[in-house]
Amino acid sequence: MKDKLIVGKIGGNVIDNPDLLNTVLDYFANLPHQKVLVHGGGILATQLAEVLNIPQQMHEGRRITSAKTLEVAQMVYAGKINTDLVAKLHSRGLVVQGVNGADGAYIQSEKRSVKPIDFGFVGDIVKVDGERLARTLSSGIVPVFSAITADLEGQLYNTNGDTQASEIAMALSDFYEVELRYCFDKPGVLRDVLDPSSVLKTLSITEYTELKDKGAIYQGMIPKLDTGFRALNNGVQTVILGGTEVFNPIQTIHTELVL
Ligand SMILES: Nc1ncnc2c1ncn2[C@@H]1O[C@H](COP(=O)(O)OP(=O)(O)O)[C@@H](O)[C@H]1O
Ligand SMILES: CC(=O)N[C@@H](CCC(=O)OP(=O)(O)O)C(=O)O
Repeated sequence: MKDKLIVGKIGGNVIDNPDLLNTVLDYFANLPHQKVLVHGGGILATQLAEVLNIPQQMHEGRRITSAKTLEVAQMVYAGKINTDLVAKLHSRGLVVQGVNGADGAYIQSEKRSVKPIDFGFVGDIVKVDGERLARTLSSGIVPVFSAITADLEGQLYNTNGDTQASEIAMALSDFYEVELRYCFDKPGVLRDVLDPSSVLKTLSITEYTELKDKGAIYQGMIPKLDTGFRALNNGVQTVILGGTEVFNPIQTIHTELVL
């Protein structure tokens, strides 16, 4: 039987809230399984871009990334946020390795095709070296991946954190029983975003499509669900979405994706 592995994803809404972040990292550090953390941090990147007067544009939860915006992404994700998270998890007793761009040769990406929309320096993941990553995990290291990846020519790309978490989870499912857990600022996928008590316990692809068409699921939730269902269809055992509770060993409220 394969060992269980948790691939956790945290984004800007958690990273930007110190209390929420501390709770999440306490739970994550105490999970009694091997684990990988993937992070975004879009809110901070938008704030820095504003200060630097670099206009920002999102499309369905993904950032259109000019050369200048790529520099901002690099500074914020691979610089500030990754080093902060590595230090915070290290202080909680984990042996952590920050992974950015081409580090460790774990991930290879390529420029996203310009059709139907040119996203600029946004990378799509071509390959995750699951075997290499599994070797690192077996030595007790917890990798922490930022949203920056690279191609074989040395070009860096901004890569959506939800996409990255899902591709890593799929690559590791050959070696582990993988649970993919997306942690954000709401207790789960909500039937009504304004009503925190409307968490959907489960969500199928048909229900997702209906809610998206009605406008009840939008923006940053779209990449989470697209990549979550992709993972579930490609070897990942469990995909759950929610607030701090997704890393609480006694999980209560969250949404689980079902086929
Ligand atoms: N049906 C929904 N249920 C919950 N959140 C939703 C829903 N539709 C859209 N959202 C939005 O998705 C956001 C989470 O996605 P995102 O902002 O990308 O999070 P993060 O960057 O922290 O990972 C929520 O804060 C909420 O505004
Ligand atoms: C291409 C793309 O959209 N990249 C994301 C990467 C960061 C991210 O995923 O941040 P959150 O997890 O906080 O949303 C962005 O720049 O916003």
